[in-house]
Amino acid sequence: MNAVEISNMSKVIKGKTILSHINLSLEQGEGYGLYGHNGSGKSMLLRSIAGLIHPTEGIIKVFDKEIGKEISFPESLGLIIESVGFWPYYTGFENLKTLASIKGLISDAEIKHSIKRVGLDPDDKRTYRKYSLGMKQRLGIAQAIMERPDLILLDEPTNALDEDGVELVRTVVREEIDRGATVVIASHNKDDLSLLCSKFFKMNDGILKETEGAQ
Ligand SMILES: Nc1ncnc2c1ncn2[C@@H]1O[C@H](COP(=O)(O)OP(=O)(O)OP(=O)(O)O)[C@@H](O)[C@H]1O
Repeated sequence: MNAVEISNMSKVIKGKTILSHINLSLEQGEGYGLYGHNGSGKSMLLRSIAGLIHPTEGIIKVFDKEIGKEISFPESLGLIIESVGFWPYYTGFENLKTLASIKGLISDAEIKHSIKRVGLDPDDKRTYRKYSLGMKQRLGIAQAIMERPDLILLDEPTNALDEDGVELVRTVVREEIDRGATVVIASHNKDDLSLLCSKFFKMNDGILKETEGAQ
């Protein structure tokens, strides 16, 4: 079974074709790189797979279940998309604990372990609003991986990070792929893509093409 199977999927918003006849198969346990110019449709593709927007036509299946029909969104999903909703007056740990309590799959120790994996201190008493941009980004990654999801969608995961942060996140993503997760990374950072991904796709005005590398 593939992790993701997209057939002839298009998205039209106000008469404008944002995604055009996308066909895509993603195998389990692989890293996929998605690149293309600003506004080409990369985030929209990730949002569609996550069930956050619904296609105008076509079908998206995640682990054989159709999004919008059999399920509203993927059952086992880690997601980083701009503007992650964290609570400003909670600490990092309190934020992740609140989110983890929705599913109740993981313990406090596992939440703390995820926070440590991205180089943050789980006992840091500062609230989220006092976090720097890079710390916020790291917490987002900790949240995306904490429940060991089968599918991880990362939109510009190393955007705001310093060199150490980039290294840490690359290590974490590599470990997640090795664990068997399917990871899709949308990025303008060609190194992130070529170091972490085995297959590459270029988005050009809503049209997706597989390419040899991340040119
Ligand atoms: N909520 C929205 N309503 C209408 N159009 C939108 C909306 N969000 C994005 N778009 C349009 O969809 C197209 C694709 O945008 P998208 O954010 O997917 O691009 P991207 O490839 O991720 O760009 P970037 O590299 O800048 O992140 C753009 O033309 C954008 O203007």
